[in-house]
Amino acid sequence: MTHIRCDGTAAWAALQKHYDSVGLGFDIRQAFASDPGRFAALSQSAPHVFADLSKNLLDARTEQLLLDVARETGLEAHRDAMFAGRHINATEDRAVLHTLLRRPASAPVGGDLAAAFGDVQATLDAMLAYAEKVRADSTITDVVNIGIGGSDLGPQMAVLALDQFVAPGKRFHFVSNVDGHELAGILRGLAPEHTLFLIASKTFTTAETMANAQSAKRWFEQSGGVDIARHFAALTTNVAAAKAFGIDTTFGFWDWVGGRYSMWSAIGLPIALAIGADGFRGLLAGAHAMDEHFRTAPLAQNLPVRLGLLDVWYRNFHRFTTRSIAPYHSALKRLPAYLQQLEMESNGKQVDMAGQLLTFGTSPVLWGEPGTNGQHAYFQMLHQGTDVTPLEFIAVRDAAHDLPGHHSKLLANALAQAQALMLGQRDAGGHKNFPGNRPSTFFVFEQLTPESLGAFLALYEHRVFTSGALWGINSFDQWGVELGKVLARDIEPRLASGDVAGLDASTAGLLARLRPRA
Ligand SMILES: O=P(O)(O)OC[C@H]1O[C@](O)(CO)[C@@H](O)[C@@H]1O
Repeated sequence: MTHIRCDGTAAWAALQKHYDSVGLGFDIRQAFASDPGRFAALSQSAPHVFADLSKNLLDARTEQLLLDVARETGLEAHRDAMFAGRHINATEDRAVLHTLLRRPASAPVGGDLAAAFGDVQATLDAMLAYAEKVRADSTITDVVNIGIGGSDLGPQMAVLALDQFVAPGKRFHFVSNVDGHELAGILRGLAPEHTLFLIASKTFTTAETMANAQSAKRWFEQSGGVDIARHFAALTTNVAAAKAFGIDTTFGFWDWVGGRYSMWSAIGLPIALAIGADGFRGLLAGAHAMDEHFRTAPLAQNLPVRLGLLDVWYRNFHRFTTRSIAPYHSALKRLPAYLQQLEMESNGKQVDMAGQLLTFGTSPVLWGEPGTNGQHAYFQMLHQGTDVTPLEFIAVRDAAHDLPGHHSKLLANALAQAQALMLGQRDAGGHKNFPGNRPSTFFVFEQLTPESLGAFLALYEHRVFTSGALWGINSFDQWGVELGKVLARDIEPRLASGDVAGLDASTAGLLARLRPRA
């Protein structure tokens, strides 16, 4: 497959010229003053979400040139290759087919993907039937998901986000850290006969998850638990390893589902247990609607593409190094952490598909907290600091509670912050001066539902795909997590033995301080 990197296109050079002449000094306030159609031109609806891009350092010409870059790099062909199941994750020789997990049974696929789609549907049906059975079992009061990274962040984020749809009677716990304080704290409040453990691991080899799973099993047996088959289930591609661990109930998935793209697979079982089979199908349906938008909408009206192009504009021309997420909904508390893995593990790369070192920046640092909390913590820097951080507001029109007055205060704050960042306050002088012209994107959902959450997450996935495709990187591997794992395996026995031979002086000195005292 021929893939041209963004910096090898003719449009890239034109974009640099445009940045030097227009982009660098662009003023959003002037752009609104001179163009009454700006809001309409730079905002759009996509399935379940409305996005306003008009408060960005962006105009029609910039978008045009970015679209030219996208076309020259072959973005559409790359996207189509993903949907068709080509092995676009070349360094692992794998297809990238999380979109197939969201495809409804009513839209079967033929050809090469028919068998995989059949497996997806069969596993989904089995997993949802199991979820309904456990939901109906009132003796199970606590569900503990043991997994890390993609086997934790998506389910944890979604169970919290969809709290208003969670049936009473079950508590959900998420254990990810190898730090025993986390598991021990949760086990303290549990009884084995009322607990279901889900061991979630694509590979079933991840050190943290295996350590937590072993400790959970030991606790279960030592606290009088019987019937592991009923109280443990595994969510994994490695069914043999789950069996060897002693787990019979396994819901599988496939190597073409990346960890950070796996909440749509069996890894989503905690979500199905929390919101039920219909809710889980709603989540998939929302994501599928966004997949179809990404697959079929013309690039100029394709929301994930427009966002991904904006990300390239900001990272490579304005050279912004971070982007902040501000969900104005407390149930979206874990969304920034989820998006961190999605974007930074996907696009935090320094070489292109051919292994050549890049000469431009890739993934920004993603970070954030729910509004209005962030306003009272770090928004000072966003308004008056020396660096510009593009901000993303996420607001939900309808509240799911009936406490009077709260929701309008919340929404007013979101609108006011976006306005203040853009308008600034330039005549106040000194410490009270706000430079303004600080960019933000504003997303609106009508309600926070499984459908709208699914659509929004798929929007982000495809946005990350878009910037990654322009940069010419493989957004679907994660070699950067391996070295630390190898070194930890070498260091762990040294903590017991005290052997520091061959270690650098700093690591040796720290190890000596951290060794358990006799
Ligand atoms: O599901 P697994 O195989 O336990 O992996 C967990 C996580 O670890 C990583 O491989 C990173 O170490 C992630 O990509 C993945 O989501």
